[in-house]
Amino acid sequence: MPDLTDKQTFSDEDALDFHRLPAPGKISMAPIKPMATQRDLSLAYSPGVAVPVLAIAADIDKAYDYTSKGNLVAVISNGTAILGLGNLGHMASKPVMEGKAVLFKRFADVDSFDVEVKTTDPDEFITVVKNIGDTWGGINLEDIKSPECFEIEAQLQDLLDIPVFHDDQHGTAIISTAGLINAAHIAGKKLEDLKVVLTGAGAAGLSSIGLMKAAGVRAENTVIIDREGVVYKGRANVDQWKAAHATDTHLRTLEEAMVGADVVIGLSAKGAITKEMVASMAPNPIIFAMANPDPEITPEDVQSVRSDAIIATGRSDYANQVNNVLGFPYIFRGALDVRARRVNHEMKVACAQALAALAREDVPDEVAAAYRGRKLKFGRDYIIPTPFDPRLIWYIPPFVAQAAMDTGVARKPIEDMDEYRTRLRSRLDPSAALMQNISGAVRAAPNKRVVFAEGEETSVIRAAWGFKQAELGTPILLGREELIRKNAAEAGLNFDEMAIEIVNARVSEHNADYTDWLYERLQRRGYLRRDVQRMINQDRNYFAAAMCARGQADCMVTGVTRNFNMVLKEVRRVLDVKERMIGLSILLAKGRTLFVADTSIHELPNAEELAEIAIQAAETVRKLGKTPRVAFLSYSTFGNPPGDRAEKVREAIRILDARGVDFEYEGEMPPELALDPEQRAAYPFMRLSGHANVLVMPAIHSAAISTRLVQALGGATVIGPLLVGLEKSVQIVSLGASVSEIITAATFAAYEEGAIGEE
Ligand SMILES: NC(=O)C1=CN([C@@H]2O[C@H](COP(=O)(O)OP(=O)(O)OC[C@H]3O[C@@H](n4cnc5c(N)ncnc54)[C@H](OP(=O)(O)O)[C@@H]3O)[C@@H](O)[C@H]2O)C=CC1
Ligand SMILES: CC(=O)C(=O)O
Ligand SMILES: [Mg+2]
Repeated sequence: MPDLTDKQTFSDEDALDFHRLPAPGKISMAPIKPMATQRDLSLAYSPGVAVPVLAIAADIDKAYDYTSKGNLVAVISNGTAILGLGNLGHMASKPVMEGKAVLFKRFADVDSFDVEVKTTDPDEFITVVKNIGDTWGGINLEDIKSPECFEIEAQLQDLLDIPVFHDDQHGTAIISTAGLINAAHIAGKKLEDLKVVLTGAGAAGLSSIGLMKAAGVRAENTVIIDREGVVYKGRANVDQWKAAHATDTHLRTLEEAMVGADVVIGLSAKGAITKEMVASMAPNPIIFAMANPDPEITPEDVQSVRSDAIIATGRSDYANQVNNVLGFPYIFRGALDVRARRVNHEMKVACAQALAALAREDVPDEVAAAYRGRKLKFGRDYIIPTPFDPRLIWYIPPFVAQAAMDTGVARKPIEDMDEYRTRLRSRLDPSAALMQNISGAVRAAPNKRVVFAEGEETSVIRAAWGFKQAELGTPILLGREELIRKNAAEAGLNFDEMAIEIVNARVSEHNADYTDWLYERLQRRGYLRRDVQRMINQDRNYFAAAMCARGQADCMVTGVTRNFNMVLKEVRRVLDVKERMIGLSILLAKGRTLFVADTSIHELPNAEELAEIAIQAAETVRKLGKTPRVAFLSYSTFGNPPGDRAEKVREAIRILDARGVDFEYEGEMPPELALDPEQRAAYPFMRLSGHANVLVMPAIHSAAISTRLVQALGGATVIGPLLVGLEKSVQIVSLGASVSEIITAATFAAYEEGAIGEE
């Protein structure tokens, strides 16, 4: 049995930092219309806004045409059943609801906001949601406890003319049923023969068992269990929703019910299932332990007693994540795209079948790469698509939309399904895909040894641990063992468990070799042996770079405690440049990925250097999986106005023309011409086939200033500058970089040594 575990890759502090920094929360709002001029203001607000107001007053459905309603979903909770943590109040549910909202955006480009309602009274809750309901294209109810959730959802769906979908019920039912269809197939069992035990007769459990029966599981072969034990026919104090699934059975406890069962579906709480129970199940048992954040039983415990089990959990850090994240984004995408009035049974069945079918299809390499480099093939460890599968966005919603159209709940049918699929593909955020591909490629061959030069820093220790836990490669911490252990302990980490190699420069067995070797390099550059000995003994960047040069490490990360130029100077004394070295920043904004060069090396590049920068940037971008289209930026547009700097750019273009390079380039031009092909009418001779994705800046100050400006004002995410072109990859983060930034830098270092270095 393969090792299914990845173990948790973060500490509590990491989770809090993630939610706190750089700004609290996980969500923000961005306008999609310009708000720059007086005219914009007049159109967006008074008086222009009066026109759509009147149109909607005359026909309420016009809100779909003139407002964001049609792509807007509310995630609404009162916090009475937050994951499996129980009733912790409406505000405590906000991180989960914000989380669902960002997943809507990330996976299906659905705009979403969370609403936490401060009441446990179902009638009051219904009144609140009913009165704000028309604002949205759909409502995702979340983490509301049973049995109240059933009445709440049913009444709201009657009151509102948009989908009201309690995700814990139906999202979970769809995913668990899809998983069960496939798991049964793999186990060689038929749905109608399966003996199914459900532990957790709540929102998720009852809906799941209901859909499983609709898919073919026989009612008499099921047993459902709550905190009191088996819900048998005739049991006292059983509500109508549980009673609907009660069976005529002599069984009274979960232990008894599990004997000989083919399937156990856990939608209850941590630890509800024991190893002994699993041991008593039928051959090839199917165990879905779906409680969050901790499952009813861990896969490790199942494996310790049953090597023939098919196991799934709700968590992302084990194989087979059976979690409603695979459902709600795509169900709502399909429902919104036909302006559905509700999500009905047929739409849910269509979604479950589509998910089950997708898992059986051949998994393209890009998907495997995106998911930890695992070879994904339909089987015991891959019964359901992974959440990062980029096919989900165009594969699933058409089935949901079609079912809505077939059953008469679509206001606006889709006319051309092929065209719809193409449109869906373009919704996937390319910037997220880039990071995914890079991490995926590194994970696929996690064989790089990355030396973290500032190994005594707490943030670096945490980053090295995160890097190791995410299976990105082998970290090495440079520093004094005692201090590293002390700082790790203060960060709440157990260094013995982490098992990360520590190298202390002063006592390293390689110290003499590095000193001899570096002295050889530097003796005619003004350095005495004792200078070199001091550098190797006392300066972590020299030692770490020497580790890379001499083969004890593949690449390095540094910069947390010392500024870029100083670090670069030190590293350059040890490592050579391959052909040319540049700084490349990645700018992620508004669904676009732009590469900006040179953001760190050439201060005032001449024409030759500009051409070299373009060549290096294009080569790197290509190796990151993109087709480069290079624009040389300037204040000047093709000679107007003339000037010294602009002339250098023109000369760079001539150099590239003469060299006959194999990528598109053009210049000199201002950013708007580079980024927006529609503005190029006056320049029909321009040679770029689309918007530019590599921006070569005329000088380092314009490069550095512009990237920081868009980061500060435009809300763009900037990664880097990445240092490209040294003989061994060295990534220099900014002073005081966060744990995530250090991990990203280490990932790029490993990527450059692998994907780029080995080509
Ligand atoms: N993987 C996924 O995608 C999803 C997972 N879940 C998880 O499912 C669980 C239940 O959520 P939800 O249905 O919304 O919550 P509910 O509060 O509606 O239901 C919880 C149910 O679990 C029962 N239960 C609680 N503890 C135990 C126990 N130790 N043994 C047996 N039954 C128990 C309760 O019994 P009683 O009725 O007697 O109180 C109740 O029937 C949570 O852990 C949640 O995180 C939920 C949705 C999606
Ligand atoms: C996944 C989810 O919705 C839950 O655990 O409640
Ligand atoms: Mg939930």
